[in-house]
Amino acid sequence: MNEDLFEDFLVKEKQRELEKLAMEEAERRTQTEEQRRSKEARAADEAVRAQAKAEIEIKNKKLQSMLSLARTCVDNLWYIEASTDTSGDTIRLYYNRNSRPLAHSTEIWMHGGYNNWSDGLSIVESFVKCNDRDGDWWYADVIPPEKALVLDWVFADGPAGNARNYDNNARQDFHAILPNNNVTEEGFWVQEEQNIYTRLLQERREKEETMKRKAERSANIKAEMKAKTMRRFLLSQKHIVYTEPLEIRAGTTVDVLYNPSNTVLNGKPEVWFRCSFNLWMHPSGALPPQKMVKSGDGPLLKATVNVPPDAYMMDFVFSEWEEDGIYDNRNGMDYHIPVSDSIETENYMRIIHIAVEMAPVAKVGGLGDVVTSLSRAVQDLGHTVEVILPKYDCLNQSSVKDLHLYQSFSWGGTEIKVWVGRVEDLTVYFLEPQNGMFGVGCVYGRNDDRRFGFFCHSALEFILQNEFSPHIIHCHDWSSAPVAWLYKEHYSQSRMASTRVVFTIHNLEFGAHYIGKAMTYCDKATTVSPTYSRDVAGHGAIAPHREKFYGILNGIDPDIWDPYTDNFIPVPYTCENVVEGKRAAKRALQQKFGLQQTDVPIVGIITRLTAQKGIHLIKHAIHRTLESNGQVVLLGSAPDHRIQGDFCRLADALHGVYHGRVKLVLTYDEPLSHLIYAGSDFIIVPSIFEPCGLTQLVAMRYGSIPIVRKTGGLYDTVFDVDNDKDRARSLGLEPNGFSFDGADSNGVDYALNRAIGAWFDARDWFHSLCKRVMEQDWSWNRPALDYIELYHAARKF
Ligand SMILES: Nc1ncnc2c1ncn2[C@@H]1O[C@H](COP(=O)(O)OP(=O)(O)O[C@H]2O[C@H](CO)[C@@H](O)[C@H](O)[C@H]2O)[C@@H](O)[C@H]1O
Repeated sequence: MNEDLFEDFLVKEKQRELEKLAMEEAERRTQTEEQRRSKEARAADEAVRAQAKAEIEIKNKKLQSMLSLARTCVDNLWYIEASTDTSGDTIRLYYNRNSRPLAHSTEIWMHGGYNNWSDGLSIVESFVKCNDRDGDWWYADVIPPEKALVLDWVFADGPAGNARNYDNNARQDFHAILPNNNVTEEGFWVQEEQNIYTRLLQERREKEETMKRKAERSANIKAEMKAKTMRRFLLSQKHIVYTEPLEIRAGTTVDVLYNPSNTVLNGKPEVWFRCSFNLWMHPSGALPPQKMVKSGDGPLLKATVNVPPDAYMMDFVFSEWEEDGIYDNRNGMDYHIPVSDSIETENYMRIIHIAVEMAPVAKVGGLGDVVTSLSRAVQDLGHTVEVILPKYDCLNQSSVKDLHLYQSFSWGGTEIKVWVGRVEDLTVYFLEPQNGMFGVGCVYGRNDDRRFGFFCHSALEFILQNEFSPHIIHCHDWSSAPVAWLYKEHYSQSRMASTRVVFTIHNLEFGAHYIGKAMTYCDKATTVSPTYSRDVAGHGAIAPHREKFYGILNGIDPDIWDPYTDNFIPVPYTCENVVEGKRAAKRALQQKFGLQQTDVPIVGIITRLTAQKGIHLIKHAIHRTLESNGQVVLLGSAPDHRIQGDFCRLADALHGVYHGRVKLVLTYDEPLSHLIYAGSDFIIVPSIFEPCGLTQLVAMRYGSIPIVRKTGGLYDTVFDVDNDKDRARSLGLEPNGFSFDGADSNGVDYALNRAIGAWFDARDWFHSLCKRVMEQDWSWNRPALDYIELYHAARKF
């Protein structure tokens, strides 16, 4: 075996080993999942039994008190004897109506039930006069149900629904202990409990069935959306490159059509096409460069490619000459188009996020959402994704499944306990240094540089000691920025030498020094929208590293934010019943906060109250909405106690002046945020700067219309209905909201007045807009593929 072949052999061996590990891990996970499910089923069964017992206890108590009132007869008023006319269980009930309220009625009827009316009115009989006795005696034959211990009844002058006068024993009703009943009291209760258990079990099954159907429907909607998004993406590149047919299948031939006039190759006499498959890793290597030929009269050039049956991705770049020259390689990322029906699956990667926030266990803001949702999206594409997080004492442990001690190691002068659990279906390792560093009651705010520096280093040490050898370590913002340089300084020559570090900037406002340092050491860096990446490209921390810096839009998790399966809103809805669903949510929101239930728009605001979010514009928007007859619900909390105090005073003043029309809730409340997203007509986000912004995306998922300031990711995701039609269409979208420039009240007024005006004057159009925004895909469907490409690109170094 020559050296190259041996190298190749080693790489393949390693790959096989990793795949084996992945399979073992998957197997282990399936088993754990099975165990979890059967444990859950057992627990649910026990809960149903306990509920049945509790119901029986209540019933028993009531019946016991009834039994103490029940008699076998009352002298000269009523008595029971076994029926002589009929066989078996029939009894005959006698009634002397003399001096009773029905003394003068023409008919006598019994309206009865049993066991303290447990089945309601279930026995109705008409009485016959006894002609052979003193007094005014009447009788009827009654067949009490088998499980009856007590017979309950009143007398009336007609059948049920047709009686006017009653003898109800002075409102006590009549209660008879039944003679010769063939059930013992104990047997009766055992049977009753079993009946209740069966009913509850049935109810639970039906509920599960409904949930399953809902989940299936939701999955179908998501799959359709995903396919639509992919098509839209392919079409959106059409002005540069597209294929015929548009969707590529393995084992077929496609034409690649390229328009150099929109790229760096504009005006070049020749264009060469270089192609391979499976992220340039296909066993047959890259195809020989192919000179593109003219297609039609326009600027389009064409190359024809045979796609092998084991291709799952087609990769290509364009160049000026056969060898070298200028390249159009999509800014270093190359062009990639997924191929369907391949007999091969994509190479799996292992990715570990090291982060200090993660929704919903330790979420402070959007970073926490992204760590969870990006990880889930990449995991859904078949990769292994894990997260390492500090084990804060303030961790929301109810959202962690199967939390247990994983191991313990000594490092940095202390023992570090490592816990493992599942959060939103992701494996998460929680590091708990025994020096109490993360037992201070908060995520941020206590000597954070030192704590998080220590955390980053110990996370790397944990990965090394366990030989996890991830392909990618992904770190976030200043708080886990140290991972980038600690890795390069201490671990790049270790057993994890092949790992690459990807760093994401969620907000350059904090810790720019750390961010700059991480930019130097990481292999690839991203920020959370293309526009923000351009906004900050000149910043000192970023400018020197622009060649490895990309803007990839955030997505939201369509399962976590789903009005069709959301437990915090009253009526589940999709884009098909958006009007009805939102109406119910709006009513619930108004009820919750004592807002008037009038036909007016609600503007919602959900935000951290910091300068970034445009505090003066938020205040102005509240006033402007109220002046325009709208209602406002704000959910926000300020890390700065002066701002918090300021808003508390504002809340007091507004709740007084605009009573029943405005509510400011100045806390962090995740469940409430769901109801506000669903119940509002508009969500306003007037940020001064916004790297991406998630609230406008969640708003759209719930059919609420975003009103935003045109900055960063807000600009990339919200397209003004009046001003951005072309910009939206160039991306294959329809306009979806209202936006404004400038950072003063005029800007807010410009957008808000149009929005509220449309709500009052063009309701049908407004409703169609709600439906339209719900149909747009702001999930990770597209951005997750960009991250995977980026991970692969990082590994190419
Ligand atoms: N009082 C409250 N109660 C309940 N929930 C609340 C809340 N206040 C805010 N939230 C929730 O927190 C999240 C905030 O998302 P943003 O995108 O506004 O993030 P943030 O500015 O924190 O993060 C940074 O990181 C994210 C992620 O990259 C970027 O999108 C963003 O531009 C950048 O500033 C949303 O899920 C929102 O619903």
